[in-house]
Amino acid sequence: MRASVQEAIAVLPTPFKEAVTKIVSTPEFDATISAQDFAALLEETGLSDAEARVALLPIAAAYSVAPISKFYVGAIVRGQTGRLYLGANMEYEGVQLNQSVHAEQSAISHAWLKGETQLTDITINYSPCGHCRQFMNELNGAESLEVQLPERDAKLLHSYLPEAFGPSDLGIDQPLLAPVNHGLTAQEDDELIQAAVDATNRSHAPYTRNLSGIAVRDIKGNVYTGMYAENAAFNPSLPPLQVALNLMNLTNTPLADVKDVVLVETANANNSHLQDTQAMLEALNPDIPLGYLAI
Ligand SMILES: O=c1ccn([C@H]2C[C@H](O)[C@@H](CO)O2)c(=O)[nH]1
Ligand SMILES: [Zn+2]
Repeated sequence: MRASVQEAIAVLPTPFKEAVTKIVSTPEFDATISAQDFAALLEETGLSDAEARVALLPIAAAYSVAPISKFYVGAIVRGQTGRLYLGANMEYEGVQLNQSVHAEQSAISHAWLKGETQLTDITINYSPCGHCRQFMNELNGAESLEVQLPERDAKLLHSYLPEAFGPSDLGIDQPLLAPVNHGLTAQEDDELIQAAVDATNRSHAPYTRNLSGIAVRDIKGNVYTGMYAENAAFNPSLPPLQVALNLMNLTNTPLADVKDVVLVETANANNSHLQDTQAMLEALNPDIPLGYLAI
């Protein structure tokens, strides 16, 4: 367990602390909580569903990497399977601020990577910024997504984003998180390239059609993948590298452990992730090799 999570647990009230420790301190803990474990937590503590999610927020925020703002945001989303997924904001020194990942995007992309196709609710320790409200408006089931903040009643996303602009304004009815397989293939044996192609097939790029995925391998040989998540308002879009590095962070793997990376994207699309990916990796460690395949 990382020290920041240990510190967050240490200051939780009892008996919540004991119940949380049982879940979070197991070697298998992967920054998610199953529906079963969460039900047991409610039973043991007598907290309501919303109270328990709010009480868990310091654990999510303990994953934050925010060297610039030192503002630690935590988010917890629940997938339709009932599983809870933690997320936290990530900032990168040495690149533009628009490379940052907000806690809401972290938790949402975490759930997406692990196979959720719709979310029922999101719990956040601060009121979501406009960019995150817009990002959430792109999701499958956005019209029924509930937002829970500390000391507030749950409200639908649309009450935080009235008169919303969204995918339908651009004639797109394909939401983010809905199951998809773009069916792209590459005649390559390499494990990392194939992982990046698989991610590309799950990416969401209805506006640029630049389907894109990434695979990041760490020094122990573990592979983290990321899919590009495009947004109707363009700027809140989440690049594939950020999605993979976020998963790596939630797995407690230091970003200094990145060994090599492969980026796959559509050939001849009207944008490319290559330069931004290179710039981000350069900022992490200029020696990281980046493989590139346009298909
Ligand atoms: O809704 C929000 C607003 C801000 N942040 C993060 C982004 C950045 O890392 C820091 C300061 O804006 O807080 C979030 O994660 N979610
Ligand atoms: Zn935000």
